[in-house]
Amino acid sequence: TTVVVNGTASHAIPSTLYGQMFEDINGGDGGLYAELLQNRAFQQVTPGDATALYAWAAVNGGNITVIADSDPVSSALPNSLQLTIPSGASGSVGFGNEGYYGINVNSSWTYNASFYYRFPEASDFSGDATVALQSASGEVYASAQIPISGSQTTWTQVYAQLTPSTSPSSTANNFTVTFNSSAAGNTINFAMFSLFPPTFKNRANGMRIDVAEARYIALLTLQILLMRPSFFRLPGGNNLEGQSAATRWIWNNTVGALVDRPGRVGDWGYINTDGLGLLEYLYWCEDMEMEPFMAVWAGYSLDGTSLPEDELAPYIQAAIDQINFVIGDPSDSSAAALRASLGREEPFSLTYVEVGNEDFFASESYIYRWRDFAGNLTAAFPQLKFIATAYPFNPILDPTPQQYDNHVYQTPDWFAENSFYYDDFERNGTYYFQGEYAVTSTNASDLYGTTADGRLMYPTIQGSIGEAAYMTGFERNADIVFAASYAPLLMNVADGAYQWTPNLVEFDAANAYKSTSFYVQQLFSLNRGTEYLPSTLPDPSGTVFWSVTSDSSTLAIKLVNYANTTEDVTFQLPFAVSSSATVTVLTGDPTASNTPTNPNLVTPTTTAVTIAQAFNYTAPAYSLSVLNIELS
Ligand SMILES: O=S(=O)(O)O[C@H]1C[C@H](O)[C@@H](O)[C@@H]1CO
Repeated sequence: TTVVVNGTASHAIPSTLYGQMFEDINGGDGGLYAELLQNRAFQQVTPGDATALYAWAAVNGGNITVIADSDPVSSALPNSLQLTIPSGASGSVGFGNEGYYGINVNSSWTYNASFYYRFPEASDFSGDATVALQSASGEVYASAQIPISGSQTTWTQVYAQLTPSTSPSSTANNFTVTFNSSAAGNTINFAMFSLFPPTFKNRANGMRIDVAEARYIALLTLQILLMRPSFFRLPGGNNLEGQSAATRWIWNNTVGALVDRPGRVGDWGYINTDGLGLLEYLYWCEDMEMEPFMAVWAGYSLDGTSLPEDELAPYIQAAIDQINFVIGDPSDSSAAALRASLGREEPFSLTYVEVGNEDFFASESYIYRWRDFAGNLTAAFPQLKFIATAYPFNPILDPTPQQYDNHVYQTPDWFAENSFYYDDFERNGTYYFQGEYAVTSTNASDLYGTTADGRLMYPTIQGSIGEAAYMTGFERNADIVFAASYAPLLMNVADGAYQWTPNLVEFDAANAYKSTSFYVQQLFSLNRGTEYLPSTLPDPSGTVFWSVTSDSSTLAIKLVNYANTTEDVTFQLPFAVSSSATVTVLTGDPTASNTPTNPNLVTPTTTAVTIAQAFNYTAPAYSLSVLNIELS
């Protein structure tokens, strides 16, 4: 193969080209969001139902149940945990929480614990609650005393800090609240527990540093190789939509004091605390230097119902308020004033707003839903760009969308065979966001089945290199492709903790694991350049693909070999280059995956290469090579 590179750029590489898609699937709660206690506020559960106590268990005979409190801690949190300490009890009696499939006890961290309590009946009890971090077998790693008074018949919030004495290797640990025998016979109501480790940039109610660190390290420590996502799509994906209109994501239920957030039954089979809410997302984007690509609910829910046109007005107003919460002026918008009251006077940065999600499932109603949402939102916010989620121009929409969000989940071969997907798109002023894409299966007739039917549990080299082939098409077509993000982003690998595979970053209570696709995303994102240099076109139905971009000082050649044999490539560059270059290669057995048990099976390697204005390079089988060439 010979690649002749043109010295004149054909188009810019948009700054937003590579970013992240996020929603609470497999691990917003218990993942990126740093709260360590699962079911911390008994949101959306049925009191008295055994499942209402999920993640909680009695300790030493504490009698616990979830009640609909006659005097709830807030209207958003009607349920409380009621503890009765049996008379005659001895030892430490109470209850504990198992966390999100474990709790990482780290002696270098200080944990902030809190809960609300009240005595439903006044009592003369005066003593301590002991909060602790302990192993499943009862070894106490940290404990603190919180004074509790039986005269406290109204809700009060109490706090404690926990600093473990050691860092056990196991994450099978519990957070416990116990009382000694002096409390025997007492009944106490509890609400809104919380246990936070240190958070990313120490933001209150913030992100877990290690998962964030996996990306934070991606951003800071390994700058050379790791990802700088330029945008963050939120809050979904399916998790925006609700299984019904009533359970859709409601922005104003996700802001304000945690005790005022009702949570919701998410779209992935578990209850979302909404502790990771709109304001947390916006601070996260700002801290990570990402633009929020924010979605508004657009009248369609996953049960397949679309609201009729004459019922849309309140939801259009809700979308206007949501956008004003982000960018409005506090002096003329109550939503913006709410933002200011929560400590953020200044607007956030926002350019793109997505109207719905995957509305190709409801194209007919999207005709009027898009017309009314995009029509009114464009009038209210002419400076914003609105993204449509039906298939491009099918159906014809008015106002004409300037942006569409395309999604594709396919096989490795499909991605390698479709790297020219955007080459034939009409250049008519429309821009495209590849908002979701991933290899999900090796079985073209069962893309979403079980692993026995070809579904990937983790990305594989074959899949990741297929994705890389497809991504070369994003850069060749970056005159119309303005953004792209692999989906989904995160996966808690504990049994029962995930709903979708594969994912970009896996994690458990103590670690984050980078998949082979994570490395592909990093390598493209960190070497995206600022302009595209045209070159000999690859054979669309071949197995070798490339993309050449440059910034002021460097030429980046991304070379993808999707074959199981090496590929010799001759490059003819348009100008003299210094002879020193580096090549970073991701390659391995096509079925190889990085897994929690073998997290670094396949990682990129960087070596020096000698090159000239014309040079040969041999691409390994199933490989992505990124050549970084200093322009002399
Ligand atoms: O079942 S799917 O529609 O394939 O779900 C996909 C598409 C949806 O936008 C996202 O939430 C999800 C996984 O990333």
